Amino acid sequence: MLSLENLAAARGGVTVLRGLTLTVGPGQALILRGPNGSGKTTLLRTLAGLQAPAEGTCDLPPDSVAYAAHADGLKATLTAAENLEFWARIYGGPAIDHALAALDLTGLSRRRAGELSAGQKRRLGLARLLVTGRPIWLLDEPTVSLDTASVALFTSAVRRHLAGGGLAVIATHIDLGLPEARVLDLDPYRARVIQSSGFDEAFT
Ligand SMILES: Nc1ncnc2c1ncn2[C@@H]1O[C@H](COP(=O)(O)OP(=O)(O)OP(=O)(O)O)[C@@H](O)[C@H]1O
Repeated sequence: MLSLENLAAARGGVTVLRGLTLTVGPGQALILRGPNGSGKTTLLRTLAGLQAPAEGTCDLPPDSVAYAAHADGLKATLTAAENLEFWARIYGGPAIDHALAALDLTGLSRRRAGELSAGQKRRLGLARLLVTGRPIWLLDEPTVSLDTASVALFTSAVRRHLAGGGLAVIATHIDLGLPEARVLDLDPYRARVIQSSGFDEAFT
């Protein structure tokens, strides 16, 4: 169970979101929506424990989170299989074969991560989630670089995770084909209006 009570989250010392109260239970997915700069990444970083809430509380079971940020977190000189084995050992998670198969990477398992295409790298970064054994997935724009078939593979993996009692919070701008997910528009929770000037935004 993930539970937020009157949560405010800040970035660069500026409060971005305020007043978030919600729970996400086992088997549920929450999709975060909002325009660029609305605070989706800031919220996910707070849920992941990378930064403290500016106000309120954020309760998650200890050692329950697998966080997939914008970067894939791959070791370029290791093969796809070696990358997953590395993460499986770190997390003490399950064997990697099912993760490779789930993201259609079995045929690429011996290729170095640095020699994969952008979409293949992204699939490998997502396969990492499956070897963590962690019940709470926090995913920031997970489908960037994925083609339609790969998005469907990813959605299936999320669905199996939910069916197994996991939960997921996913920031995305696209339709994942996951109609059972709850959608949270962050716009009403924005703590201040970001001016549209590129200069201001870049240095906020
Ligand atoms: N490292 C940083 N230091 C200071 N401010 C930041 C930093 N990163 C982002 N911000 C600012 O925090 C606000 C929220 O950004 P955030 O990345 O959470 O938005 P987002 O909804 O994830 O956007 P996007 O859809 O573009 O990924 C923005 O105004 C942004 O400019």
